Amino acid sequence: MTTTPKIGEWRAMGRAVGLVARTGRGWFVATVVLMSVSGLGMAAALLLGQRAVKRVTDSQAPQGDWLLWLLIGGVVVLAGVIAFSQLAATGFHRLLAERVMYAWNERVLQTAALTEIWEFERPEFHDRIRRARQGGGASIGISMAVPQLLAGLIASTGLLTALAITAPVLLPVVIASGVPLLLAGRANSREMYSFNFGNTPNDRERFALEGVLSSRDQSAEVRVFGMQGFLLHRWRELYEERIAGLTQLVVAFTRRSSIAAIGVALTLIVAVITLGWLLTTHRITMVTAAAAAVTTLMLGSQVQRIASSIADLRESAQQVADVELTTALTRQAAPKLPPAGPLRHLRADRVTFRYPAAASNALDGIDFSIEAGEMIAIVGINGSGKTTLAKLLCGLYEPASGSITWNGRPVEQVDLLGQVGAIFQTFNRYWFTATENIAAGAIAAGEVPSQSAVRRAAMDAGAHNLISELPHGYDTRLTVELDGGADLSLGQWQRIAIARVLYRDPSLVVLDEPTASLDAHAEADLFATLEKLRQGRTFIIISHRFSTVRTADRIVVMDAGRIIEQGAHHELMALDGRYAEMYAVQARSYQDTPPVSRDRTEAESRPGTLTGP
Ligand SMILES: Nc1ncnc2c1ncn2[C@@H]1O[C@H](COP(=O)(O)OP(=O)(O)OP(=O)(O)O)[C@@H](O)[C@H]1O
Repeated sequence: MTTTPKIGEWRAMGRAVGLVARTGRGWFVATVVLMSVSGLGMAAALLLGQRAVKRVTDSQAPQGDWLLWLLIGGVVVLAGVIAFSQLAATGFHRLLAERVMYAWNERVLQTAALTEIWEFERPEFHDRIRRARQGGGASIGISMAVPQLLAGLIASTGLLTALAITAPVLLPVVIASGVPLLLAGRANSREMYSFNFGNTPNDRERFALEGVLSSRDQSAEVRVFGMQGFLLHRWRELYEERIAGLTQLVVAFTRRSSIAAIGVALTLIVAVITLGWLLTTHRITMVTAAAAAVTTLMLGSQVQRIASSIADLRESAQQVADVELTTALTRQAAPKLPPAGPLRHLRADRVTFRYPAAASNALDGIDFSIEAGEMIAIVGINGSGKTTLAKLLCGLYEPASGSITWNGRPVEQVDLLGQVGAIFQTFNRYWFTATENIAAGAIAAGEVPSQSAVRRAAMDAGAHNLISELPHGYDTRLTVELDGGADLSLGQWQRIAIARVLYRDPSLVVLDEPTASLDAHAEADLFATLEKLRQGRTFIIISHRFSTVRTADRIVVMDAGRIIEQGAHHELMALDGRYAEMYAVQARSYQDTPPVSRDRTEAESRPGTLTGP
């Protein structure tokens, strides 16, 4: 489990600058140069303009003054350069922003991909990832703020130099005008960040609703239950809540910014009074006073630009820091482990486990062992802990107490990749071709899929015929949301998922409800295949179908996170305990006569019951 420490504002801003500079070095430098050229060009044009006006007023015959024409020419060239650099900077900035967004999203997705699966059980993790993803928008702000800040600083240096030449006494006044803006910007950005931070659960719920409303998979149920209006209403409520919070924030920002603006106005009044005093005491000429006034105004706008860039940067920098720290923690949490090697025996010793959000243990004192080559079935009513146990045996979660060992070594200390093949109830349906869906693990490991092995896995899983009938056979993309693609029924998808496990050829195969969506023929064929594949392989099968379960070497019966019975089918039937009772309930449902009312009442009174075959 990880917690995200906070880092200081200035360090966070440093990281944000580093991110932008690293991401698109060439574009970054070009944008800063162009922005600076435009800022410095303005300062230079001002100085040249002031000199030109002075020569016109001082000269007897200005039309013959070649230096005057040179100065005017310089101003015209500078005007062209300024216009070009502003236009080019806009285009370059667009590319820079896209690159920063790309790098940011890549970082966020890498973080999500490397995070321990345990973190996915915690709302805090989802809040953090949501904020990080929202930060993709902030990355555009950063990519704008950083060059603007640097260009603002460079341009201000030029303008300050110009002012130092024309009216140095105004320098402290102009610099002071930035202070109220900086203070207001700092407070505003802090409040904005904490608003976004606190609003993350609202945002997540809103995005989840957007997903439901726009998803193909969910569109049928939404319509059958007439949920559209209600879901939209809930979405609007959440959005209104956000906007109400934002409105309060903006009112506070406006109040604060007004006070800061009064501060800026006061410093400008001081500047005007100072200029008037310089003029009336003949310390400067009218022309110099005019140039100084324009320089002061331009400097004022540069100072505002710097202050708002710092505020933008500060607001998004904390998100950069959040992501960077999370990434760093994730990397630390994934050391290279030695390969586990093919399974010889798997043991669970007094294992307890509790989900972070749960009030009680999902597993409680599990003692259990499997030898290579065994076929184990796990049964039990809904919520009894079957999937959780399977996930722990696959090394996905660590026990809270007790241990799980693979060939005598704790599972968390060995690399099980390639040794475990599992499909869970919510197996993945990738928008890949049928071949890629089956050979997904091998492709991910950088291997070129073997067509013959893909076909063999598909045949063993009963998927070959259905794939052959697709428009492009094994090369068909398995989604109708892409042109030329095709979709499959749930049972057909389940066969593809089983083929994915078989292609992997692992030493431990975990199938969580593998036949839930299979028809009777497919189920019988699958089990005949599994029998054939047993050589050197260990199977753990979770199922509610007793027709599936009874052929297993050993059946483990779970109830409320505990193993209450285990043995072969005939042993458990002879025991006449929970297994025998559940078996009888299901066997009765196959008969023509409906179950007796006592059983129905019993079944209905339980929180969860075995589903029908
Ligand atoms: N992510 C979770 N957070 C909190 N509690 C959970 C979570 N997942 C499962 N549980 C709880 O843990 C217990 C065991 O769940 P598990 O999914 O292992 O049951 P199961 O026997 O596989 O059920 P089913 O037959 O419905 O698939 C249940 O009480 C369930 O509510």
